[in-house]
Amino acid sequence: MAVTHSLGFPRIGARRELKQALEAYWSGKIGLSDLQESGRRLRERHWQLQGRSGIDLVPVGDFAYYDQMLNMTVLLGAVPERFDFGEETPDLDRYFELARGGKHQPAMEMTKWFDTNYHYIVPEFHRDTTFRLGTEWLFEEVEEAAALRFNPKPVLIGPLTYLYLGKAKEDGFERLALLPRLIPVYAEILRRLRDLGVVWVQMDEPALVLDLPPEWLAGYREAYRELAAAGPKILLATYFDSAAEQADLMKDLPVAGLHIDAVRGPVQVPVFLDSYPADKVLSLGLVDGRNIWRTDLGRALALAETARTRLGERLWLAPSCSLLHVPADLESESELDPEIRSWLAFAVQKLQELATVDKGLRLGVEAIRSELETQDRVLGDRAKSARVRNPAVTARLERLTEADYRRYSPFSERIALQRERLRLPVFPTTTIGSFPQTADIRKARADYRKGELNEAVYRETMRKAVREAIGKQEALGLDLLVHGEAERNDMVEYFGEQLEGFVFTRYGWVQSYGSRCVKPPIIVGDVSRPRPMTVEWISYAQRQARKPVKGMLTGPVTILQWSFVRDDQPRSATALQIALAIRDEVLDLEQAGVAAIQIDEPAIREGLPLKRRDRDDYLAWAVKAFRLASSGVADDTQIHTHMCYSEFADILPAIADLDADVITIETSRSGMDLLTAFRDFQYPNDVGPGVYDIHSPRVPAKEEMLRLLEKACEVISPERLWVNPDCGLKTRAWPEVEQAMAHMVEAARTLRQRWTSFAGELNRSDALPSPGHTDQFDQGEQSRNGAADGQPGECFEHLPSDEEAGGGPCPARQS
Ligand SMILES: CN1c2c(nc(N)[nH]c2=O)NC[C@@H]1CNc1ccc(C(=O)N[C@@H](CCC(=O)N[C@@H](CCC(=O)N[C@@H](CCC(=O)O)C(=O)O)C(=O)O)C(=O)O)cc1
Ligand SMILES: N[C@@H](CCS)C(=O)O
Ligand SMILES: [Zn+2]
Repeated sequence: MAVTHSLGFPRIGARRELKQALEAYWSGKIGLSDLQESGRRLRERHWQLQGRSGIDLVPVGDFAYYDQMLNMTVLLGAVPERFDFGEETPDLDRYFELARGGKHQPAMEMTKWFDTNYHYIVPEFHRDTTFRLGTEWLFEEVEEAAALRFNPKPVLIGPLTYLYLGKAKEDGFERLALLPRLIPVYAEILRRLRDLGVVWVQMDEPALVLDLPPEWLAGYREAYRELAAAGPKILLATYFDSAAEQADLMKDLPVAGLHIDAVRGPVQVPVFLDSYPADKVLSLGLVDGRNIWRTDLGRALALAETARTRLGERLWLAPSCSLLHVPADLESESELDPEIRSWLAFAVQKLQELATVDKGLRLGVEAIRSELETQDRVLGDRAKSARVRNPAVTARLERLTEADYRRYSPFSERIALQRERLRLPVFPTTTIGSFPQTADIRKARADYRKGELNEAVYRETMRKAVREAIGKQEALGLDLLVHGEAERNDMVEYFGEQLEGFVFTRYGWVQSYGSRCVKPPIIVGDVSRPRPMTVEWISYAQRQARKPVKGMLTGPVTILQWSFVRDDQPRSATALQIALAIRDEVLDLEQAGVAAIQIDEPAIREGLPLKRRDRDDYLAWAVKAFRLASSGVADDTQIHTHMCYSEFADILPAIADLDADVITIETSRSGMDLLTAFRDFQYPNDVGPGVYDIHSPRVPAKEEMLRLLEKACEVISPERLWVNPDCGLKTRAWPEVEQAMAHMVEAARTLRQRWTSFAGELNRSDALPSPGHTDQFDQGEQSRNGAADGQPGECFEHLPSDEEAGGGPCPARQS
């Protein structure tokens, strides 16, 4: 009999109970003990669900009030000193301060967990960082599970992955140097777990699927030699890709077992099975923890049988990775079309599938005959379903030519025409798209969905939100406006609901970060756009505004990445189909007179394959998809893109290849670090580095934003610099947003004044806007049109031109 286990379960709750509890606690509506009771109940329910699905070993430590990496940071006593907590182990309030920022300190950085849409809190390391046993939470949860008579398997992020995913906060030091200080604390944790009677500990080391440098690989030997001696048996888990390159190393480590992902890395299975050490179990991740399609049980059973002939009782069965990345339970989806529902499996169903494979292994294939027959019928139906193929989409893709992927003229020509049309001041201010999703807006959407609000009232509520957003932006003095995205539940789901080829769920929530969740739509068939999706809202917003309003779309790669994607054709093919649909929308927006259109691609980096060898291919089709979506417009239509939540330095050439006229990009949390890469790469087009960390309720002062902009000016030519927040403002409240935007506009104005007086000192009136123009849009303060026409004059002779590398000195500070 194979041991079945789960690497982790969705912690947010099938009805997002943890989200409700967290937000109630943060807003003072419930107390700490209520929050802790919600956490306890969720853990118990999740262990029960897993146990009832037939799982032998349940994970403990996969629960977190915010993030599992942050849990490791507080468990390892590695709280950044800047929070000034002293020697005290952080309580939950302090834990939240690390995640969300405090009165005096910005939050710790957050970034994508490998190629998923989950965000972890990035550990901060200094040369003198020390570690010590911190919070007791893990040990308490182990006792909790044991008291409920579950067989607990604590889950820890392993030391190498923990260090690798952290960030060195000072130059000239390598975080691997901290390993000798880290290992003893891990050993102490393991000893504590042993003392609690724990037999197996899962050490997640997904960093092993990356292209790790040799010194990091050597670190595994050093760490696990010591940890193996500390007590419980270690199951070292890799996932998200193949670890075949490290098979020899992993087999050689003194751990009691390995877990590998047989879904994302099927090629590694024979590599691991070959000469597999007799003293280790091998856990095969047979059920896809990253997607929602039913498992091909026949195939999974065949693979398990092959493995069992080699391993016997040493074969374990599991999902490919933690089930954090899929929704909890398909049972809730009573509104989903039954045909499509029959194709799917969420977390609970996936564990049941695993139990079925285990039963087939134990009792023989006949014992699961009826499950296999149902399975074959469902897979056959799906392959033949009319919902899957649309010949018109295929035909349209076949007709595309090279010209469909290219703008008409180069950026230097386009930008001059766009500046002429938009008449924005130098250092133009803009926002990323969304404004606060107020309780009223959310309630109207919920009531409309439930049929309790008629369409006319619903639309008027949304129009009112648009009018208010425009009014506030004009009052604040922002330059390029947005409609605020009030009508959108989510930047991907909203489009998924309107595109053919997609279906969406009612409760298919997946945690994105902290209390925030997303409901990824499911791509079941060929994608097309039956009708315009956003034109009416943007046109309405433009009619309310004296300044230009940006069209706001989500790009094809992000829609792909943040949806559950069909597994019956390459991702690249689906991306191009989505791109065509977005292109249709872009052209309709242009036709409606929209002068600037933003196509968000925050997920382009996240989609980058984990192995370097796969990256060029991905980037080639991802760039192609964006260009297909964006290239049909005239030269004077300005295409913006926006990126956030990831480290973009390593894909800058591809970002430049997108050929967007303007990119707004998250940079404030990392203090503008990213911009050095923009300078070194000589990024050619306009850039808006974020100056406001929108993840924190903290409102940065004008001076703070100004300092960031000054830093940006050192690396980006001022005439190519935009001023904007890091990302959309939907998660914030209006009072914070208005204050922060006021500070941002003031910061931009200060820069403009310096710029003006700088130009004035040099007596160059042509740096100022030509008076009395009668453009479609009101002209804001000092127009970019004179000074920033791509022909740098002597007035800013020490400022680099668009053609020169990087940026230049900021207009000098005035004392
Ligand atoms: C930019 N980000 C996004 C990512 N992925 C996406 N798919 N979308 C993104 O925007 N990845 C990277 C980042 C992650 N950032 C965020 C930021 C914010 C959220 C967020 O706020 N999520 C919401 C849920 C959004 C949503 O779908 N809302 C719907 C449904 C609301 C709802 O719960 N309705 C209740 C009733 C509510 C009521 O008031 O009565 C119900 O239906 O029962 C909507 O607004 O219509 C969240 O709350 O977590 C996510 C990722
Ligand atoms: N336009 C979106 C981008 C988020 S990445 C927003 O503003 O929320
Ligand atoms: Zn963003």
